Amino acid sequence: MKSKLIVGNWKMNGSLAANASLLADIQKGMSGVTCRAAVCVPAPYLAQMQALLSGSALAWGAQDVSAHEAGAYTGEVAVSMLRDFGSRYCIVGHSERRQYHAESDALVATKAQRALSAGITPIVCVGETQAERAAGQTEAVVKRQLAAVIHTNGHCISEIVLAYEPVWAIGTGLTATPEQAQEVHALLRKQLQAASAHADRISILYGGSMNAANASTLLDQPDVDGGLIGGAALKAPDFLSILASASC
Ligand SMILES: O=C(CO)COP(=O)(O)O
Repeated sequence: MKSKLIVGNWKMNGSLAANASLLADIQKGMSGVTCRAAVCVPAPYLAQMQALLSGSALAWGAQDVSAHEAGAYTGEVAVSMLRDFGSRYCIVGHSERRQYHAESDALVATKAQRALSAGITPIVCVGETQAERAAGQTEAVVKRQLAAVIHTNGHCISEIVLAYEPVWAIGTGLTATPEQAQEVHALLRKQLQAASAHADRISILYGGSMNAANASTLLDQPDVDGGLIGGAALKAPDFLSILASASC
C-alpha cells in the first residue's frame, strides 16, 4: 500500500527568515513521520528550499508552472527552472489560479503535461464552488476538470497526484465531511481507473480547511490518500500533527 502524502501549500506567504524558522521547527518534529511530506512554496524561495531541505525527508515544489517551455513570457516560470532548484512537485490548477487568473481546464491540463515532461509530479487540483454543489453539479464539474487532464496526458496520467479541493472549503473553516470527501474521491478514482491500468498508484489528496483536529478522520477514508494543506501548513505544530495523523 502506498504511504499517505501530506503537502503544505504556503500560497503567497513567507519570508526568508520566517521560512527558515518554520522549516527548522518542522524538521525538529519529523523523527516519527513515515508518510511522504512536501511543501509547495512561492517560486523565489525554491533556492532556499534546496539549500535547507536537500537530504531531508521533506520534499519541496512550486505552486504553478508556465505551460510554455521557454521564451518571451514575461513573469512566467519555466519547468526547467523548477527542476534547477530540485522541485519534486508542482501544484497546477489550484482554484485560486482558475478563479483569479482565468485558467481553463485545457491550460491546466497542458501545465500538468509540462511538469510531467520534466519529471516533476503535478499536483492537479479539481473542485466545485458552493453554487455548483448547491446546484447538484459537483460530480459533473470535477469529472470535466479531470477529463481534460486525462485527455491531454494519456497513459502518463498514472504519474500525477490529484487533489480534490472543494472551493467552498478553502480557507473558510468549512471542511467537507469525511463522507463528502470520500464520495468525490471514489468517483475520481473510478474515472482514473477507466483511463489507466495503473490508477491505483495515484494519490488523491483532500484539501480545504484540513487541520490538526479533523485530519485523522478525513485520512481514514479509503480513497483519501493524503492532504493538501493551506493555513495549517504555516504553523509547525499543526503541520506536524497532520503528518503524525498520516503516519499511522
Ligand atoms: O487551498 C488549500 C490548499 O491548496 C487549502 O487551504 P486551507 O487549508 O487554508 O483551507
